[in-house]
Amino acid sequence: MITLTNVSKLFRTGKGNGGTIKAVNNVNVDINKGEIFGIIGYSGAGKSTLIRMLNGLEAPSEGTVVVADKEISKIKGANLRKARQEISMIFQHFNLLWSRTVQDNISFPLEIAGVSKSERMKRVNELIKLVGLEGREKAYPSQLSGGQKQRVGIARALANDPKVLLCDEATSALDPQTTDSILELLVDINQRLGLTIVLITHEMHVIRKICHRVAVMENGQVVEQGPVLDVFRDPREEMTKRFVQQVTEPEETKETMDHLFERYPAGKVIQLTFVGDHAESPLITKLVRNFELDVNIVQGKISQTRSGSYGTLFIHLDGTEDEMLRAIEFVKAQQVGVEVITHA
Ligand SMILES: Nc1ncnc2c1ncn2[C@@H]1O[C@H](COP(=O)(O)OP(=O)(O)OP(=O)(O)O)[C@@H](O)[C@H]1O
Repeated sequence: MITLTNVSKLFRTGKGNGGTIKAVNNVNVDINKGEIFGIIGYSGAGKSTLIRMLNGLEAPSEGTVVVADKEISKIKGANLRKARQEISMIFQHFNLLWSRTVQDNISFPLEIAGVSKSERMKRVNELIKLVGLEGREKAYPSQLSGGQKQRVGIARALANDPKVLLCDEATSALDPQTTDSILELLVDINQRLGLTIVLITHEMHVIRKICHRVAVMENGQVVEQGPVLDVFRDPREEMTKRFVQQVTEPEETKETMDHLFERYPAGKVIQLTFVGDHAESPLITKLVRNFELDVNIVQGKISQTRSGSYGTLFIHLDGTEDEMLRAIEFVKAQQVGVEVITHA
């Protein structure tokens, strides 16, 4: 549905580096029809620039951008406007028209597309139901909660039956509970309408909860990409590891580890990672039964992704060096990830 080939974007800054900055640097990404694809990165990584190239708001300096069989990076004028009807967008701060009611906000893109009044009313009612805003048709944006405003944004974005929905930090202004309800709505829309969704975010929680695949951006480049569960199981880049830790490790892990190294200077602290069925295997029982070791459970967490569960468990082992190494080999053979944590 979407193919980015060798896409780069340079901006003129008038300062250093020959007066340019490479906001996006040689990105190659393929997004399938019906997929929810997440792009994660910290501020300045190039996410906004990348997503703006998907709907032609920004033209690439190099490379090609193809969305729904159209080369967005080449078409202009009326053809670009037509192509944009198939690529909708929702925003962090909703971008609603404050002087229009909910129903008039949703109706706005239909008016621009020249749809008749009776057709508009019919479509608006369907969309109001789809996003769960029945009863709020006549309210103004200022009378709505953040979650309701985003529902209006979503309904408006869906008005012209787009093939692709772009989400620019769509939940970043919302509290955790409202974030989850909007993410559930996006999954529902994706499943019901078969809509392809591309979202940019700095929160791994969003990726974990709804995305099929993820690309990690750093300094304009995609440094890693793959199915969400694979990236959780085996993050390769430092940047990816930091994002994965956002959801897999309790915040106080480092503090706990420091305390542990002080309290038990002997032995090893080990991080185990379990994916899918292995999350349920009685591994600790086997370790205690089969090895001459003391095993302490330090802390653990299981997270759900769209394609299965993912768990991390920190344990402390104490015994002879040989026995600990044997135990580590045993754990590896059970298809459980093992990392020996060293004192920083
Ligand atoms: N129009 C512009 N002119 C000059 N530089 C720009 C322009 N737009 C973006 N940049 C620069 O390009 C880099 C990438 O910015 P971009 O907004 O794409 O990153 P981001 O990952 O979306 O970050 P954020 O979440 O903070 O928006 C930054 O260094 C930014 O300053």
